[in-house]
Amino acid sequence: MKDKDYLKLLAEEYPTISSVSSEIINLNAILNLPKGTEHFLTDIHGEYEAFSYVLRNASGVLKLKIDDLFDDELTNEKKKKLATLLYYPEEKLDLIKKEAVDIDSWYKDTLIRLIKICRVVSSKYTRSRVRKMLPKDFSYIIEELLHEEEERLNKHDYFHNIIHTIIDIDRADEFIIAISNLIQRLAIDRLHIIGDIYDRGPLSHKILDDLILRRSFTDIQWGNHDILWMGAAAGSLACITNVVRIALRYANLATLEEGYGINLLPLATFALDIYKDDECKNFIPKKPIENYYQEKDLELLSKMHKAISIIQFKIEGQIIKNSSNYKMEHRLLLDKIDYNNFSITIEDKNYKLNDKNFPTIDPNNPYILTKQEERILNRIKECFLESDKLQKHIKFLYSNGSMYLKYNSNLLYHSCIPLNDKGKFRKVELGDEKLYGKKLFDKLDFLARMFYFNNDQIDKKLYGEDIMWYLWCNGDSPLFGKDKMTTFERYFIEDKMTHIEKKDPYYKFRDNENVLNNILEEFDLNPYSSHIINGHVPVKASSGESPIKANGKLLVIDGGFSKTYQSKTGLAGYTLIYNSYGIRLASHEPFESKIKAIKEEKDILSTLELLEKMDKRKYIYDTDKGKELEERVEYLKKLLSAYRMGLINENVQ
Ligand SMILES: O=P(O)(O)OC[C@H]1O[C@](O)(COP(=O)(O)O)[C@@H](O)[C@@H]1O
Ligand SMILES: [Mn+2]
Repeated sequence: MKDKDYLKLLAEEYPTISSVSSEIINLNAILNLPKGTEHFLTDIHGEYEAFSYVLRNASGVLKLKIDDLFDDELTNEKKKKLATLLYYPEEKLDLIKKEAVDIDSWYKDTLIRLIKICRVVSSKYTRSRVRKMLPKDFSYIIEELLHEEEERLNKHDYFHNIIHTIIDIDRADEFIIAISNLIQRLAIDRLHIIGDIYDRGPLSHKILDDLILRRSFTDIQWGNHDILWMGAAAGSLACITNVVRIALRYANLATLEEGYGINLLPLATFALDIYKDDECKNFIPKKPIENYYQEKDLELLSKMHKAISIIQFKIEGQIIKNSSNYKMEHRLLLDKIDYNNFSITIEDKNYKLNDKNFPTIDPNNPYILTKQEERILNRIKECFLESDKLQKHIKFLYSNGSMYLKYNSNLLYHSCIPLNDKGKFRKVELGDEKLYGKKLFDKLDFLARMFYFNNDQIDKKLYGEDIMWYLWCNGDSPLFGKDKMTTFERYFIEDKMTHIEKKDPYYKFRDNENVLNNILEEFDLNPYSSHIINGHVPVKASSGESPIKANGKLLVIDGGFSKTYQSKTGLAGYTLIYNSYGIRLASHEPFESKIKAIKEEKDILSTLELLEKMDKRKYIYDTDKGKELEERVEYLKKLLSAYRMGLINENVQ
């Protein structure tokens, strides 16, 4: 667009000299505010309570603010109580009120303290931005209280009067809840989720609900598990069978059944019938939540688990056969089974199977679904397609998510960039192209979007049957980052050598600064000031592994929100926090329960470590957003002089 055309468009928004001038002043003020605080989380895997706790306490940052503000005034115990109130205002209020002696004076002290915290966390925002975030019921009052220092001459009475009235007219509880939520919101300026919201844990759908509430400041870099659900929501049978299998493997049906209303009854009836006398012992769910399921339930889940796994292997086999470009023929295993003596030959080696009961497999046609299997699968597929809530969540993953993100000079992606064994970019065949690095990511991002929004336009000859399933488990997928997914072997072969999934060479080179510099340059980022941030592979902190690679150039922040991984990591997740002073890493201890957090005021934060200190404090003008604003200011200045010179006329009404 020509400059003049653009100025004319701008003139519609700012029709007068005075409106342009105020916007220039406003933007310049914003540019000179300190950079907002970014929080990075990854691999949440359905652990809603832990995730929610981390957001509520802003990864431990709010506790630090309380310490700074009230160190001289409050004992440790009182500071903890205040912190818990701030994180869980509704629940904690109930408890405090039961034991309070002089509730009015407690209200008064607490209101004043919360206002003080709110002042600190809102100081990085313009008044107008804070105003937009204020809870409707109390917007005027909070604004007054934030900007009227109680100590200031003449204002003392005014300030205390407002506080008294809030208590007097019985609005203190609502006020505490409103201001606590506001503080939580203001403490996080930008939330980055580096993938794997779904699977394993119980409440992925609630995480999505929470993220949607925060949609204006949240972005997501898709993880392999998110892609799997996105594929399932688009109707991919391979993705659907994997999703259902993983849910059964972890005895976790809440997301499917309660979250999305997906009915598994047909699968249950089928499995009970087919595996009536089969214990399905390789399919007993992993670590079921204690006392949640009865013995009989688990027996049923094991049968369903086996039934869906066999269906999955059949469907995957069909895709592999129809998509020679995926080069996954080595994953065709059902036809390598000797159904007479129950052994299998993989890469010239023969292994005994630990299972002899495959009633639904026709040895001559092992990849064909039985009529019943086909019927069940189609019914489950309909449920996926028709679940409004699931579709809403997946659309959000598309609108706020991507394969990777460049943000304030950092490069964020879930797993890896495919490399060869020399540490150079590996060229991946995709359609009729050979792509690597950024172009590979961009193309896969495009194909993932087409799969959901425009599937019939994808050329299946070029891109294979199912690009989402490819992204989930192909050896060239940057989201998976391993040579193969040995699901079949893990269920049916005891020899652990067959379970090995070899990691992409990327993982060997991620400590090598030169290799990382190349990656950053490939994505047009300055290698000297940028970082790469990944999740996907749990950092084994308890065995001494550090999340900091290559002198801090790469940060891997999968600290194991997922309960089943906590024995490996010894932790329960990391958050990376990037504010105007530097980059810090928060390590969280296992989150036991919401009740404990509220009643016993148990804080899961274990450490907050400074990884990098900025040479000088960062301001908005140092950020990507700042660059955009500066450009806008330039145009506004041009518009201002065009008005003054009469090149464009003001529209004064
Ligand atoms: O621990 P489980 O349930 O067997 O899952 C193991 C499977 O999950 C994967 O690790 C993928 O999931 P992640 O992205 O969470 O690592 C596969 O590589 C592996 O086959
Ligand atoms: Mn992952």
